[in-house]
Amino acid sequence: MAKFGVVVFPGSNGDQDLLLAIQDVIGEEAEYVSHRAADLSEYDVMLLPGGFSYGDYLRCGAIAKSSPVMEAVKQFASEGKPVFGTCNGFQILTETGLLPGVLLNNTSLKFICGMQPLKVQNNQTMFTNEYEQDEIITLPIAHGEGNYYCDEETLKELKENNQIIFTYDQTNPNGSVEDIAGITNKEGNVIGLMPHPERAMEDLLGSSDGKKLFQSIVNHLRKVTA
Ligand SMILES: NC(=O)CC[C@H](N)C(=O)O
Repeated sequence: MAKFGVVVFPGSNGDQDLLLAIQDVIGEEAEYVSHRAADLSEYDVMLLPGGFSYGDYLRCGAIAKSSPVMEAVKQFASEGKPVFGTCNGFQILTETGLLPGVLLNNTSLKFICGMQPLKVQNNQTMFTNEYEQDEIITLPIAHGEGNYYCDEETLKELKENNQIIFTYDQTNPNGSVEDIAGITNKEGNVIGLMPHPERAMEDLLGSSDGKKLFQSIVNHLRKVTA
Protein backbone atom coordinates (compact mmCIF):
# COMPACT_ATOMS: atom_id res chain seq x y z
CA MET A 1 0.00 0.00 0.00
CA ALA A 2 1.23 3.51 -0.80
CA LYS A 3 1.82 5.74 2.23
CA PHE A 4 0.84 9.41 1.79
CA GLY A 5 2.02 12.13 4.20
CA VAL A 6 -0.17 15.21 4.59
CA VAL A 7 1.86 18.12 5.96
CA VAL A 8 0.05 20.24 8.54
CA PHE A 9 1.24 23.83 9.00
CA PRO A 10 -0.26 26.20 11.58
CA GLY A 11 -3.18 27.64 9.58
CA SER A 12 -3.62 24.78 7.10
CA ASN A 13 -7.31 24.08 6.47
CA GLY A 14 -7.30 21.55 3.63
CA ASP A 15 -5.31 18.87 5.47
CA GLN A 16 -8.36 16.89 6.56
CA ASP A 17 -9.82 16.97 3.01
CA LEU A 18 -6.58 15.50 1.67
CA LEU A 19 -6.33 12.83 4.36
CA LEU A 20 -9.93 11.68 3.84
CA ALA A 21 -9.60 11.79 0.05
CA ILE A 22 -6.72 9.33 0.23
CA GLN A 23 -8.05 7.11 3.02
CA ASP A 24 -11.77 6.97 2.19
CA VAL A 25 -11.90 7.38 -1.58
CA ILE A 26 -8.54 6.21 -2.95
CA GLY A 27 -8.18 3.57 -0.22
CA GLU A 28 -4.47 4.06 0.49
CA GLU A 29 -2.68 4.85 3.75
CA ALA A 30 -2.40 8.51 4.82
CA GLU A 31 -1.05 10.24 7.93
CA TYR A 32 -0.63 13.83 9.10
CA VAL A 33 2.98 15.10 9.15
CA SER A 34 3.98 17.93 11.49
CA HIS A 35 5.50 21.14 10.10
CA ARG A 36 8.36 20.32 12.50
CA ALA A 37 9.07 16.91 10.96
CA ALA A 38 12.63 16.30 9.79
CA ASP A 39 12.50 12.75 8.43
CA LEU A 40 10.02 11.79 5.71
CA SER A 41 11.68 8.54 4.73
CA GLU A 42 8.67 6.37 5.70
CA TYR A 43 6.43 8.07 3.10
CA ASP A 44 5.95 7.43 -0.62
CA VAL A 45 4.13 10.68 -1.42
CA MET A 46 4.05 14.08 0.24
CA LEU A 47 0.95 16.32 0.03
CA LEU A 48 0.94 20.03 0.93
CA PRO A 49 -2.57 21.27 1.74
CA GLY A 50 -4.48 24.46 1.12
CA GLY A 51 -5.16 27.03 3.77
CA PHE A 52 -3.63 30.07 5.37
CA SER A 53 -0.30 28.81 6.69
CA TYR A 54 1.06 31.18 9.35
CA GLY A 55 -1.90 33.46 8.67
CA ASP A 56 -0.66 34.31 5.14
CA TYR A 57 1.56 36.95 6.80
CA LEU A 58 4.18 38.62 4.56
CA ARG A 59 2.93 36.65 1.54
CA CYS A 60 1.06 33.37 1.16
CA GLY A 61 3.57 30.58 1.80
CA ALA A 62 6.45 32.94 2.67
CA ILE A 63 6.74 31.84 6.30
CA ALA A 64 5.91 28.17 5.68
CA LYS A 65 8.94 28.11 3.40
CA SER A 66 11.18 28.39 6.48
CA SER A 67 9.46 25.69 8.53
CA PRO A 68 11.65 22.65 9.31
CA VAL A 69 9.53 20.24 7.26
CA MET A 70 10.31 22.10 4.04
CA GLU A 71 14.00 21.11 4.29
CA ALA A 72 12.79 17.52 4.53
CA VAL A 73 10.37 18.04 1.60
CA LYS A 74 13.29 19.36 -0.49
CA GLN A 75 15.26 16.23 0.33
CA PHE A 76 12.23 14.04 -0.44
CA ALA A 77 11.72 15.78 -3.81
CA SER A 78 15.42 15.46 -4.69
CA GLU A 79 14.99 11.67 -4.44
CA GLY A 80 12.40 11.84 -7.25
CA LYS A 81 9.45 11.05 -4.98
CA PRO A 82 6.04 12.62 -5.75
CA VAL A 83 5.22 15.95 -4.07
CA PHE A 84 1.81 17.52 -4.63
CA GLY A 85 0.82 21.01 -3.43
CA THR A 86 -2.67 22.44 -3.82
CA CYS A 87 -3.49 26.12 -3.46
CA ASN A 88 -1.50 27.28 -0.38
CA GLY A 89 0.61 24.17 -0.97
CA PHE A 90 1.38 25.44 -4.50
CA GLN A 91 2.29 28.86 -3.04
CA ILE A 92 4.64 27.17 -0.54
CA LEU A 93 6.31 25.19 -3.35
CA THR A 94 7.02 28.34 -5.39
CA GLU A 95 8.24 30.21 -2.28
CA THR A 96 10.56 27.30 -1.47
CA GLY A 97 11.91 27.27 -5.01
CA LEU A 98 10.77 23.72 -5.73
CA LEU A 99 8.61 25.17 -8.50
CA PRO A 100 9.38 28.20 -10.70
CA GLY A 101 7.36 31.42 -10.74
CA VAL A 102 5.14 33.10 -8.14
CA LEU A 103 1.48 33.40 -7.22
CA LEU A 104 0.29 37.01 -7.13
CA ASN A 105 -2.96 38.56 -5.95
CA ASN A 106 -5.92 37.73 -8.14
CA THR A 107 -6.42 40.59 -10.62
CA SER A 108 -9.82 41.23 -9.00
CA LEU A 109 -8.01 41.69 -5.64
CA LYS A 110 -10.80 39.56 -4.21
CA PHE A 111 -10.84 36.08 -2.67
CA ILE A 112 -12.68 33.90 -5.17
CA CYS A 113 -14.34 30.52 -4.86
CA GLY A 114 -16.48 28.35 -7.11
CA MET A 115 -16.36 25.47 -9.58
CA GLN A 116 -13.81 25.96 -12.35
CA PRO A 117 -13.38 24.13 -15.67
CA LEU A 118 -9.81 23.09 -16.43
CA LYS A 119 -8.02 21.45 -19.33
CA VAL A 120 -5.50 18.62 -18.87
CA GLN A 121 -2.57 19.83 -20.96
CA ASN A 122 -0.24 16.93 -20.28
CA ASN A 123 -1.43 13.46 -19.28
CA GLN A 124 2.06 11.99 -19.45
CA THR A 125 2.93 12.67 -15.81
CA MET A 126 2.82 10.75 -12.55
CA PHE A 127 -0.07 13.04 -11.50
CA THR A 128 -2.22 12.87 -14.64
CA ASN A 129 -1.83 9.42 -16.24
CA GLU A 130 -5.50 8.56 -15.48
CA TYR A 131 -6.80 11.57 -17.44
CA GLU A 132 -7.26 11.80 -21.20
CA GLN A 133 -5.04 14.26 -23.01
CA ASP A 134 -7.00 17.57 -23.33
CA GLU A 135 -9.73 16.27 -21.01
CA ILE A 136 -11.94 19.03 -19.61
CA ILE A 137 -12.52 18.58 -15.89
CA THR A 138 -14.15 20.60 -13.12
CA LEU A 139 -12.47 21.33 -9.80
CA PRO A 140 -13.27 23.84 -7.06
CA ILE A 141 -11.13 26.94 -6.55
CA ALA A 142 -10.81 29.05 -3.38
CA HIS A 143 -8.01 31.58 -3.25
CA GLY A 144 -6.92 35.20 -2.99
CA GLU A 145 -3.46 34.79 -4.52
CA GLY A 146 -3.79 32.40 -7.42
CA ASN A 147 -2.50 34.59 -10.22
CA TYR A 148 0.44 32.57 -11.55
CA TYR A 149 3.27 34.68 -12.95
CA CYS A 150 6.74 33.93 -14.32
CA ASP A 151 9.16 35.73 -16.61
CA GLU A 152 9.36 35.08 -20.36
CA GLU A 153 12.39 32.83 -20.09
CA THR A 154 10.74 30.62 -17.45
CA LEU A 155 7.56 30.46 -19.50
CA LYS A 156 9.54 29.32 -22.51
CA GLU A 157 11.16 26.57 -20.42
CA LEU A 158 7.81 25.48 -18.97
CA LYS A 159 6.46 25.08 -22.49
CA GLU A 160 9.54 23.37 -23.90
CA ASN A 161 9.56 20.80 -21.09
CA ASN A 162 5.77 20.25 -21.07
CA GLN A 163 5.62 21.46 -17.46
CA ILE A 164 2.25 23.21 -17.90
CA ILE A 165 -0.08 20.43 -16.76
CA PHE A 166 -3.45 22.12 -16.18
CA THR A 167 -4.87 25.37 -17.59
CA TYR A 168 -8.09 27.22 -16.78
CA ASP A 169 -10.70 26.60 -19.45
CA GLN A 170 -13.46 28.96 -20.62
CA THR A 171 -12.56 31.66 -18.09
CA ASN A 172 -9.35 32.72 -16.40
CA PRO A 173 -10.50 33.45 -12.83
CA ASN A 174 -7.41 35.16 -11.47
CA GLY A 175 -5.23 36.58 -14.28
CA SER A 176 -2.66 33.75 -14.44
CA VAL A 177 -0.21 33.99 -17.33
CA GLU A 178 -1.28 31.71 -20.21
CA ASP A 179 -4.25 30.51 -18.07
CA ILE A 180 -1.85 28.38 -16.00
CA ALA A 181 -3.54 26.45 -13.16
CA GLY A 182 -0.90 23.80 -12.47
CA ILE A 183 2.77 23.12 -13.28
CA THR A 184 5.44 20.59 -12.47
CA ASN A 185 9.14 21.01 -11.89
CA LYS A 186 11.49 20.08 -14.71
CA GLU A 187 11.94 16.55 -13.35
CA GLY A 188 8.15 16.06 -13.24
CA ASN A 189 7.89 14.80 -9.63
CA VAL A 190 6.74 18.04 -7.95
CA ILE A 191 3.38 19.55 -8.94
CA GLY A 192 1.56 22.68 -7.81
CA LEU A 193 -2.11 23.11 -8.63
CA MET A 194 -4.23 26.11 -7.60
CA PRO A 195 -7.62 24.29 -7.69
CA HIS A 196 -8.53 21.61 -5.15
CA PRO A 197 -8.81 18.02 -6.46
CA GLU A 198 -9.24 16.74 -2.87
CA ARG A 199 -12.55 18.63 -2.74
CA ALA A 200 -13.78 16.92 -5.92
CA MET A 201 -13.82 13.29 -4.85
CA GLU A 202 -17.56 12.49 -4.94
CA ASP A 203 -20.27 13.32 -7.48
CA LEU A 204 -22.59 14.13 -4.61
CA LEU A 205 -20.39 17.13 -3.81
CA GLY A 206 -20.41 18.46 -7.38
CA SER A 207 -17.47 16.68 -9.04
CA SER A 208 -15.33 13.60 -8.70
CA ASP A 209 -12.75 14.77 -11.23
CA GLY A 210 -10.09 15.06 -8.54
CA LYS A 211 -9.97 11.31 -7.99
CA LYS A 212 -7.93 10.64 -11.12
CA LEU A 213 -5.09 12.85 -9.90
CA PHE A 214 -4.50 10.81 -6.75
CA GLN A 215 -5.17 7.54 -8.57
CA SER A 216 -2.49 8.56 -11.11
CA ILE A 217 0.08 8.80 -8.30
CA VAL A 218 -0.89 5.33 -7.06
CA ASN A 219 -0.60 3.95 -10.64
CA HIS A 220 2.85 5.49 -10.92
CA LEU A 221 4.03 4.00 -7.62
CA ARG A 222 2.73 0.56 -8.57
CA LYS A 223 4.64 0.79 -11.84
CA VAL A 224 7.94 1.83 -10.26
CA THR A 225 7.75 -0.77 -7.51
CA ALA A 226 6.52 -3.62 -9.77
N1 LIG B 1 -7.43 27.71 -0.27
C1 LIG B 1 -6.20 28.13 -0.13
O1 LIG B 1 -5.27 27.35 0.04
C2 LIG B 1 -5.97 29.61 -0.14
C3 LIG B 1 -4.51 29.96 -0.20
C4 LIG B 1 -4.21 31.37 0.21
N2 LIG B 1 -4.58 31.58 1.59
C5 LIG B 1 -4.92 32.32 -0.73
O2 LIG B 1 -5.90 32.93 -0.33
O3 LIG B 1 -4.52 32.47 -1.85
